[in-house]
Amino acid sequence: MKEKGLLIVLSGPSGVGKGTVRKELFSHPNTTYEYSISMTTRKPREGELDGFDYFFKTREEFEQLIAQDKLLEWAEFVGNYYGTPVDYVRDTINDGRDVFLEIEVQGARQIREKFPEGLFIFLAPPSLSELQSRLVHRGTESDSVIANRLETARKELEMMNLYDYVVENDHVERACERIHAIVLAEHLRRDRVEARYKKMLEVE
Ligand SMILES: Nc1ncnc2c1ncn2[C@@H]1O[C@H](COP(=O)(O)OP(=O)(O)OP(=O)(O)O)[C@@H](O)[C@H]1O
Ligand SMILES: Nc1nc2c(ncn2[C@@H]2O[C@H](COP(=O)(O)O)[C@@H](O)[C@H]2O)c(=O)[nH]1
Repeated sequence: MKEKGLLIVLSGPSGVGKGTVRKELFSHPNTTYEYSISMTTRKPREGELDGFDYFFKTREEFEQLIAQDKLLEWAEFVGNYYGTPVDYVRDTINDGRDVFLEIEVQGARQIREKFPEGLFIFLAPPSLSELQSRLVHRGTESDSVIANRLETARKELEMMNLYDYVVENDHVERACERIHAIVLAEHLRRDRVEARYKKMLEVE
């Protein structure tokens, strides 16, 4: 039987740099993970494309996807729905390819329950003031939305200990190197466990 791919979940508070780190990871031609494009009811930001950055949906469409069980996880984050398409994730993993999710912490928690064999990485900011500064300088949200995201971030940071790894995003390239190293180590660990298991079966 084909060996399954790894489900890699990158999560962390809004503004920590998840999207920046993910784009940097995927800009390297030797990156072998597949990025799962999420569904959202958020309006596209300038330059964002449907089917590339997100699949943009109306609330009615999104609620229909929930009712039809088409989402592996979903969450309402600061007034908008976000969710991961289940078919894409299942088919890609079953095909032996690694899937990379970049999602907020409520969704990561749901996946931990449904898919405990996933690899869960929390991207942490160097400090709360740096987080605030990143959100402000990104310039994509109003002051009230930024305040809301920062308030949410305080609670999200408390969830850090539920993850397999915490990676500090002090420098984007350094954070990417750490993530690559974690994924590689996890593959090696799983290969060793698999080989050991097969050997045990041969002996018996
Ligand atoms: N290591 C870093 N050092 C300095 N600035 C950074 C770093 N990583 C990301 N940034 C900047 O921080 C801002 C927020 O980054 P980004 O949009 O990637 O965060 P995010 O976690 O994906 O946010 P959200 O969850 O709201 O989508 C951006 O302006 C980005 O350029
Ligand atoms: N639970 C999920 N969270 C998701 C998903 N896709 C993105 N996100 C996260 O939502 C927030 C806000 O994103 P933004 O693009 O509006 O800034 C951020 O933390 C994303 O990582 C998803 O499918 N499920």
